[in-house]
Amino acid sequence: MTPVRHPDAPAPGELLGAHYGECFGCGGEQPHGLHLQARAGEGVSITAEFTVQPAHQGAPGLAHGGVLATALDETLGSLNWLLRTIAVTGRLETDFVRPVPVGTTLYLEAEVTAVAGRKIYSRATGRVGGPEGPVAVRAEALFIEVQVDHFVNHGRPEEIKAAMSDPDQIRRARAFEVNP
Ligand SMILES: CCCCCCCC(=O)SCCNC(=O)CCNC(=O)[C@H](O)C(C)(C)COP(=O)(O)OP(=O)(O)OC[C@H]1O[C@@H](n2cnc3c(N)ncnc32)[C@H](O)[C@@H]1OP(=O)(O)O
Repeated sequence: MTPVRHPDAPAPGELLGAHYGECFGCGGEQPHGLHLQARAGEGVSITAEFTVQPAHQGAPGLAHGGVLATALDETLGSLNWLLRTIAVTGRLETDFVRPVPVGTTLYLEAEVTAVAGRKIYSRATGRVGGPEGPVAVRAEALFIEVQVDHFVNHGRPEEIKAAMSDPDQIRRARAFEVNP
């Protein structure tokens, strides 16, 4: 089925903000996190940026592949907010096309390609040198829709309690990807 953008999805160009302060991908409270910033795009698409820091190295001076996969995962995960579906990554297949040096900004874009029952198919690319620059990484993913119980049952109680008492209603909802 063709993916359907939720009527209450943020307008194209709008910054999504962190869904959870402690998220390694986007949270502001993780000193070595990616601090990835995602914006809503047209349809069910997202653009995002992240700049590789010294803490993100694998080989000397180069981004760790797992960190680049995290950037792709985070961008793809942000798509769920446009669908207003609670979903987690089931499968993430990544191509590393060119090395990404420390200090480089990765320009990411992601889109949902199809939805079939609980399965959400998506793909993403990360470019260097600008939004139209050469592709450095790309991924195809399968997210699986889950109930909010997934987080409540599997997460550590102290973090669940803290996230649920966040005074920011939107972020509280987004921590669990639930409609506010
Ligand atoms: C803004 C938010 C950003 C969030 C950060 C980025 C997102 C993340 O990183 S989430 C964290 C990483 N992911 C996880 O921790 C998930 C761990 N896995 C799980 O909890 C479970 O395996 C889960 C929920 C994905 C699936 O389990 P379950 O609900 O029992 O579903 P299940 O019945 O097995 O599968 C449903 C369908 O998906 C398919 N499926 C499930 N996993 C996979 C997989 N890895 N590959 C292919 N297909 C799969 C099944 O074949 C099945 O298909 P069909 O309906 O056609 O038979």
